[in-house]
Amino acid sequence: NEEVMKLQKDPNNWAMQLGDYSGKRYSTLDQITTQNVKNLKVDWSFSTGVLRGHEGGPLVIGDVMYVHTPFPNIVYALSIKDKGKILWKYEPRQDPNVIPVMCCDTVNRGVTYADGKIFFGQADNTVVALDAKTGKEVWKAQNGDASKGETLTANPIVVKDKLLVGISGGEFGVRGHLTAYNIKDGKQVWRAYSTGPDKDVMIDPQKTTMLGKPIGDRDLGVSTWNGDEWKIGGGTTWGWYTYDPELNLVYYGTGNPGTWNPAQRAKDGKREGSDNKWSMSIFARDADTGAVKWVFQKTPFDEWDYDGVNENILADITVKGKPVKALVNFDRNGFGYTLDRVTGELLVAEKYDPAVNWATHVDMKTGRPAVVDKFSTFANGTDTNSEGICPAALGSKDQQPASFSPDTGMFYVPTNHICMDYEPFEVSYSAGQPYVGATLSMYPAPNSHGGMGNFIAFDATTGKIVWSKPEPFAVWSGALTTKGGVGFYGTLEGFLVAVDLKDGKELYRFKTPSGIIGNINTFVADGKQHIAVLSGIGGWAGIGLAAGLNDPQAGLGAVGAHASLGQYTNLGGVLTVFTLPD
Ligand SMILES: O=C(O)c1cc(C(=O)O)c2c(n1)C(=O)C(=O)c1cc(C(=O)O)[nH]c1-2
Repeated sequence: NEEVMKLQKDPNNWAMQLGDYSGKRYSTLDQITTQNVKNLKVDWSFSTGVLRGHEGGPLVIGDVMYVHTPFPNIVYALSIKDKGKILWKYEPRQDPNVIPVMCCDTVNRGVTYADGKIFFGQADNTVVALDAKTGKEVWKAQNGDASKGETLTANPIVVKDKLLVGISGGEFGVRGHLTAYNIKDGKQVWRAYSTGPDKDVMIDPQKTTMLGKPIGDRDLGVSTWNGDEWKIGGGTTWGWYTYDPELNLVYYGTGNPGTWNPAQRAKDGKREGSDNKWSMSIFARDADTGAVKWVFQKTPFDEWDYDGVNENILADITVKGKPVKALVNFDRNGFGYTLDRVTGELLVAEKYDPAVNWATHVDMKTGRPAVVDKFSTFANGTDTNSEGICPAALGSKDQQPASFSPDTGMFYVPTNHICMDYEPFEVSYSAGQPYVGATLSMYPAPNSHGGMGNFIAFDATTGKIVWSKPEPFAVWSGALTTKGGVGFYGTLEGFLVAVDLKDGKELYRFKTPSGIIGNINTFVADGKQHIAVLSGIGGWAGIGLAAGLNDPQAGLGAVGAHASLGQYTNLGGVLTVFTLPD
């Protein structure tokens, strides 16, 4: 989209949730430096009036800031020069019955701006376009059905004249898809499924490639499943979307394959032939037609709930002496993947979390992880209990987006450091009911720093961790890097933290009113660089506090891991804006 490209080139704005189409979350602003960041002060703050997990962050377009909330998905337009004066407020009316079918808190990853409109997805699957000036509805579209467990938490992306958005509900047997709507009137243009026959997935087995070669075999989205499981096969698309305007390709990942009990997805009781395609995969699609250019499955036949939806950062880097248009993905499964984003060929796949034990390595020829039997939950051709699996289902990283600094050439990744015990069990499908089929317990990774998070610098050209900064809890907030050499992230206790991108040395720490699972961003107001972040504990990591759960195995097993978080923070919903003193 021409206007979006123009807006994202101007660092005074923060025009997209991930900063720009490439998903780098990098800003060329350099007023805030490693020398002066210690002087940061709160300029103003704003209460959103909602008390659950606040993901994503505010957009800044000129002198207006657009702020969203979790369910009920209120959107505010705030005047920046008036330090948050409300220009308009939009509050949708939604049936609260959607809340129990949201797997991982009532989160929303943010609004999208293009062509004078604000777009977002409501929890109840309504996609809305508002007039950015007035907050009046322009159109609405229905993207799914909450009575079947379908919900919407993702941040849509506008490419040219289309709004692209996915769907949530992998824990309810929802069949994932990516859908394109016309931004003028909300009419559906195409819908591409994650599972099923090639025509539904928009694969041409002669043309679509995998690891650089045509797929060849037909309808793998059906034949790699046990019977009809693909129809309730997950592969939901609730993560982030990035776009390369030169290649006209949009990139995103798909989530877990239906039930967490692998035995029900295995054909003839075997792992071989049961890849459950195309769950856990990165798709590169033509942005106009939806046709798949290439696809890469990271975790075939998932046995651990390692949803493959994390952001795909598009960066031009040099791998083994060769400049490549790369796509870098820090997967839930603990491996950092570097691919050629033109062809989908795999260049590097290395662990970015030292705790990872479920696989020894990724076979560079086949792209398949070498699974360690002891940590399989399907070891004997049947559902098998397994203990001490690292990472936990929360992943080495979950939805919290990483950042790439072209100045240092490094990726800065907010990570988790948590392991789990996994007990799969037989579950039957009933529309709108959980289709989980496993009980999980989670705890800090043993034999390490004792905490559950790390903020790391990672070299995606070699697959090596360059430095690592331990944190007591999972780092569930999106990172920001800046030309000033400063990196930012938030913590579950509620700290905004600034570090030196060179060595990870901490330069600043400020406690905001609630835990941070939002993403840090930066913009210019009144000629001065500002930093903004949403606080509001929740998300899967903070589900215990957000939903008031105490049983360690509640919240799909996540409550136990962060049981002591309540000693450090409390529910909230606050935007905090920082700048340097005059
Ligand atoms: O399978 C799905 O459809 C689905 C949806 C979501 C979501 O929409 O938030 C999450 C997950 N899965 C998931 O596996 C997960 O770890 C997760 C974490 C979070 C979060 O916001 O903290 N959401 C989700």
